[in-house]
Amino acid sequence: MTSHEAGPLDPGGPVLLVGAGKMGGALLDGWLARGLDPKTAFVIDPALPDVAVEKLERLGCTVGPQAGQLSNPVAILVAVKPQMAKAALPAAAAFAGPGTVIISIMAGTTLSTLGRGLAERQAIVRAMPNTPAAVGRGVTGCVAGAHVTADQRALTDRLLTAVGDVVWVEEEALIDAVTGVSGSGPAYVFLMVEALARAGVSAGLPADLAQTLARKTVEGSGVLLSQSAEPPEVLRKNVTSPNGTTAAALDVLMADDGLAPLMERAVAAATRRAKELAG
Ligand SMILES: NC(=O)C1=CN([C@@H]2O[C@H](COP(=O)(O)OP(=O)(O)OC[C@H]3O[C@@H](n4cnc5c(N)ncnc54)[C@H](O)[C@@H]3O)[C@@H](O)[C@H]2O)C=CC1
Ligand SMILES: O=C(O)[C@@H]1CCC=N1
Repeated sequence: MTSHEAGPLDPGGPVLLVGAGKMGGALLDGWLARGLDPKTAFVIDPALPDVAVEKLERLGCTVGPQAGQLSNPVAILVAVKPQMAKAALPAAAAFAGPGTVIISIMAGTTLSTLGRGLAERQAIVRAMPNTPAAVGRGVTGCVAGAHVTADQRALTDRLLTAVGDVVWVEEEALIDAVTGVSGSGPAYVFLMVEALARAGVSAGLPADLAQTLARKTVEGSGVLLSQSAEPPEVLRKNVTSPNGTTAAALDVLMADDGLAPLMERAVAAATRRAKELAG
């Protein structure tokens, strides 16, 4: 796993983002926060609200570049919905040069599908980040296509470690499982906060207090997990007094029909859906 380097982010040339929604926008924010020169940041997103366009332009980024304004970007990051890939890839192809690495974060969309809309020997990386990238705490799984050079792999690493940690896999099919675990994973955690709060209300707490307790518990546990050298199993056992309250709850959560089989089914469903999105 690689984590970010010290010093401002310098990809060594212009970078084009195609699709600046939730995930693309989080990556761009992360790059700018890590010191990317806004003059080297270009964005294509026909549906970006005026206020977002104005904000980016005020910072010095170029939104909707014309043909003469951008040539040979070092990287193009494609962050549109998989269903929009056909509509968005021609713009990426039009701006890509022989030295450009195309980084796609579209769930399910395979290297082979991506390759169909691009030059024959175009370097392509398939990546799967997650929304904690918005606060610099994302984790991204990547696989490199056949034409990616070592320098392009290092550049991809630099762009993605700007918003968190990066892991590389050698087998493309594993990216679907990465999607099921960490790409979609933040939603599972947020759902747990919602469910914990609701359970608190059922146990008699006022709704806003239950919400605060559930939220702070997950926030604090995340920070503890990130700062502790202990595995989650030990951190769990640290909470669990013999025959105490946690043990009573864990008897439910760790039963044969508890959290583990539920999570297994959830991750399998997400992984399966990623494969379906491949078309
Ligand atoms: N939201 C998440 O947690 C994650 C999303 N992804 C992937 O990121 C991609 C984007 O997802 P979100 O950011 O959630 O969606 P989103 O809907 O927030 O963003 C997509 C953006 O693409 C723009 N767009 C649509 N057509 C376009 C075109 N032809 N050219 C340029 N831009 C165009 C839209 O205006 C929108 O701003 C998806 O493929 C998804 O699989 C990957 C990891 C995590
Ligand atoms: O739900 C989705 O399809 C995307 C991919 C991972 C997170 N969001």
